[in-house]
Amino acid sequence: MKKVTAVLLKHNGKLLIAKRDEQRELGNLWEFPGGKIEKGETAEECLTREIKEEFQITIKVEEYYDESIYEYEFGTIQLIVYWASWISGEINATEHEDYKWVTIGELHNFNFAPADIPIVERLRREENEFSA
Ligand SMILES: Nc1nc2c([nH]c(=O)n2[C@H]2C[C@H](O)[C@@H](COP(=O)(O)OP(=O)(O)OP(=O)(O)O)O2)c(=O)[nH]1
Ligand SMILES: [Mg+2]
Repeated sequence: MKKVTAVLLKHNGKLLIAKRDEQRELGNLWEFPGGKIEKGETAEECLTREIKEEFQITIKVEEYYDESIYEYEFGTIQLIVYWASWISGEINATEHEDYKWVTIGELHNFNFAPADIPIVERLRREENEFSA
């Protein structure tokens, strides 16, 4: 099983989501930015590295949120999700087709990768409970 990290990067009450490149697996689907954990790396180190590579910004990884396991045709992934905040730099999306800052309430307008769906649902559920 492949371990993949993903980030809930909070900034001004919104989260960063990104659209996967058409040419790659799960092309054109939206995701929480991140990537595969490399040998000898912690999840936090992986996230900091991936976000630097893919968006050229420095983040601070905060608390663990949740994880999701999904069996794709190309293999099973364990998606490990953390909260984080933006420390420095300006966003330059080097690998994604597009990116957006959205509120939790807007997440349902985007077509997410299957592994992300339980995460999106939990976020939305908690948001609704909080404002109820
Ligand atoms: N980063 C990320 N990957 C996800 C999410 N949901 C999901 O199913 N995946 C899948 C897509 C890929 O099959 C796998 C790894 O993600 P990735 O393509 O970002 O990996 P990476 O940045 O390390 O890039 P590479 O080494 O493949 O070039 O996890 C998600 O929310 N974020
Ligand atoms: Mg990636």
